[in-house]
Amino acid sequence: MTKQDICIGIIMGSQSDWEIMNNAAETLTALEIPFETKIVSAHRTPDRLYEYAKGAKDRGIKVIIAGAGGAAHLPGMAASMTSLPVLGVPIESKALKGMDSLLSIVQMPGGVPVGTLAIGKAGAINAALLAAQILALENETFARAVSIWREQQTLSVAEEPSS
Ligand SMILES: Nc1c(C(=O)O)ncn1[C@@H]1O[C@H](COP(=O)(O)O)[C@@H](O)[C@H]1O
Repeated sequence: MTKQDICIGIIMGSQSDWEIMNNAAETLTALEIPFETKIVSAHRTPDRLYEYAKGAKDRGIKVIIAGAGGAAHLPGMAASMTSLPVLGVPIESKALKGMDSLLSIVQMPGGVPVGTLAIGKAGAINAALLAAQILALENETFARAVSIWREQQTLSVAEEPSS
């Protein structure tokens, strides 16, 4: 994968988010859509976030997936500094089970949207699929990959429960 090929940026507030955000990475790998992963925190590495969000579009990134937990300001702050679509994944927190993360990400003020997914693993997978679907609007290879993924999902669902 060359640097120019990378079109999705997966960022997360901490190494501890990787266990969940890895599901977004695995989904994009399955779809053969090039991506990059970075630890970027609005709180702990504000300069890194500024550089990342300001430079992402020029580097060819088309969608940013941002996972964060607790006071999850990362997706919103990233969205405030770029016109790229930002998809937020609330990471389940210990104290409040991710409700804090969800509300921090979903309750953006009007004018700075963040597309907010479900808490945890399903949210990370869906963020990757949604990012793929956005790219698929203008990329037939990705459109085919998404369509095959859906077909395989359908085929994997048994008609009857096994005992
Ligand atoms: N929400 C944020 C931000 C941010 O929004 O900038 N930076 C780190 N964090 C979150 O803090 C949680 C605990 O992090 P640690 O496990 O490193 O203590 C993580 O879920 C991370 O996303």
